[in-house]
Amino acid sequence: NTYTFEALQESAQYLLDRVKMRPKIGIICGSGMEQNELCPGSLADSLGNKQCFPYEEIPHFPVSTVTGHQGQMVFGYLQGVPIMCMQGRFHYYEGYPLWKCAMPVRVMKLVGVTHLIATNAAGGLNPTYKVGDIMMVKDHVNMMGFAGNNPLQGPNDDRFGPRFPPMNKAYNASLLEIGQQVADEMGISDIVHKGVYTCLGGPNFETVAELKMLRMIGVDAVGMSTVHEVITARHCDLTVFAFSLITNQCITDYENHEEANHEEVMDVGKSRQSLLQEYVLRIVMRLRD
Ligand SMILES: Cc1cc2[nH]c(=O)nc(N)n2n1
Repeated sequence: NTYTFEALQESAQYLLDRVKMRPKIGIICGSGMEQNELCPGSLADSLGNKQCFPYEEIPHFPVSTVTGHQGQMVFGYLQGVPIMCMQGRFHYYEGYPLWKCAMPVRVMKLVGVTHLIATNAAGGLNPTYKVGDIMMVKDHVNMMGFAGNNPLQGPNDDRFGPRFPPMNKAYNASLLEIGQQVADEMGISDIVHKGVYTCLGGPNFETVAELKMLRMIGVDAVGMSTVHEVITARHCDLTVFAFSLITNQCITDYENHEEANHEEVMDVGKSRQSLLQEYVLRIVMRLRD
C-alpha cells in the first residue's frame, strides 16, 4: 500500500488549502459498472456553491485510466450542510487493488469527515426486492476478504486505526433508524428494505450457482463495491450508512432466461434519481440536526 499516512495527508491538505468549508459528511456516489450514476451530476450540481476537484488533480489519487469518465471530488452545501462528495469511485474490476479503491475514504477522514454515506447499484437477490427498490445495508459479507483480499492487508498504521478492527457494528444503528424514518416520511417504505450486501470482484455478473450459494448464506443484494470502503471507514472510526439501488433482479433459476440488460439498469437509475436525491438530502438534514 503506497498510500502512507503522510501521502494521504498531502492529498487532504491539497483540498483543505482550496476549500474554506470543513465537511463532516462524506458521500460516495455509486456508479456500478458504468451503470446509472447513483449520485448523478444533479446531486453534486444541486450542491450550493460547489467546488470540484477532478481526481487526477489531487496528489496521490488513483487515475481512472480504465473507465474513461473522470471522477471528481465535489465540495458543496446540501441545504446548508457542508458535504464532500465522491462523484465516481474506483472499482476492483478496473484493476485497482482494494486499498487503492478505498483510499478516498482515508482522505475524507483526514479532511475531517466523521460520517460516510455510501451508495451503490446492486443486484437484488432477495426475491421480495423489485428493480428500483432501495436496500439500506444493515450488514455485509466480505466475500473477497474470505480469500484474504482486504483493503487493510499489509502493515497497519495506528494513526488510522487498530490492527484488528471489529466489524460487528459496521452499519450504524441510529442511521439505519433515520433511514427508515425518512422512508416512512417520504411514503416509500414499501420500496425501502434493510438487508445484507456482499461485494464480489467482478467484472462478470454471477452464475446461477453462485447466486444460489450467496442466497443460502443470507445475502440480499450483490454488488462490486462498498464493502472495502466501509471496512476502511470503520477502521478509522467513521460512522457509516450505506444503501443500494436495486438495478436488476438476480436470476437464481436455470429456467429463467432473462438477463439484466444495460438499458433497463440505466432506466432504473434515471427513474430513481430524484427520489434518491430526496432520500439522501433528508438523511443529511437529520444528521445536521
Ligand atoms: C452494480 C451491480 C449490479 C449487479 N447485479 C448483479 O446481478 N450482480 C452484481 N454483482 N451487480 N453489481
